[in-house]
Amino acid sequence: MTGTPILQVDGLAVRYPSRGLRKPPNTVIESVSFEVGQAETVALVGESGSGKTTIGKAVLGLTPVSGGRVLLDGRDITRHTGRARRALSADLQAIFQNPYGSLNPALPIGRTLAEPLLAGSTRSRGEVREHIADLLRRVGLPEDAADRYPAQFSGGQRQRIAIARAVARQPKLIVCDEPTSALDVTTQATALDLLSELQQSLGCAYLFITHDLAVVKEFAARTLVLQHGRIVEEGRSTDVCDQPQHAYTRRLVAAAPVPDPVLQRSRRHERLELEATS
Ligand SMILES: Nc1ncnc2c1ncn2[C@@H]1O[C@H](COP(=O)(O)OP(=O)(O)OP(=O)(O)O)[C@@H](O)[C@H]1O
Repeated sequence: MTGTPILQVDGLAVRYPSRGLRKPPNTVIESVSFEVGQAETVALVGESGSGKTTIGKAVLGLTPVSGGRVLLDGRDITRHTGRARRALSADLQAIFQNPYGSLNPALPIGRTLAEPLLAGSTRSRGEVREHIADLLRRVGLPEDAADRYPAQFSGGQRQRIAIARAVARQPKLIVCDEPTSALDVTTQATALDLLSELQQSLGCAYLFITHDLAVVKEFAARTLVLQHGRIVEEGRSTDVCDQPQHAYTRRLVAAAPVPDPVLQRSRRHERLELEATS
């Protein structure tokens, strides 16, 4: 990794209140430290309940942090709330699993995409319209998609819209929480290709939360393995997936489904093969 990491998580701890008055808070994340480099993809994997989403939420300021620090591009954003948090939206974005839930059903797509572009900007409406047309082109949707509503799109198309919204202001980091889990395998491969292409053209980094080790190997340079809120293994994704060191990772790898041929044939995979042979 060269230069200042775009994300530094240092000794992060998150505790949720327990049910019952006398019970101490439930520690869900304990002493988690890691970095994500500029334009790097780092995957966060672990069993259900291991704390992946909680880490993503802590980075995004969606859950209070009990200890440790979160630095974005060298700036301590751990306690940023309200206006200070909103001001980060140009640099820090998110893509979630359910694209339908994350898009306002009452707004045409053009309005949804205009919101981040108009926030704190001096752009004219015409410039914003042109930018939206460009975004829709980039994610492979027709220009007239701007006038349609979320319900008029398929799940894969809706995730493209969510991706377009996330990249609208060219953020430096996008937290992707299971962004392709709700999609069928062909649509999943296309969405991953799109994320890879956007990373190459825009230079954004991804913190990629997933339970799917097949995706990790295809998509992320490095992988962090989370067990009960602690990182138990980290390394290059190929090493973690092919030669897991920790017994927990070995269990995860053994339980992973055989990689789907559609995913493996994705354009990203072909590109990686080309890079490896050139
Ligand atoms: N708001 C909350 N209040 C109390 N406990 C919570 C809250 N959110 C999550 N938890 C608990 O924190 C733990 C970690 O949850 P988290 O959603 O981060 O796990 P995960 O690894 O993302 O799981 P999954 O893969 O199923 O989404 C779980 O035990 C969960 O029950």
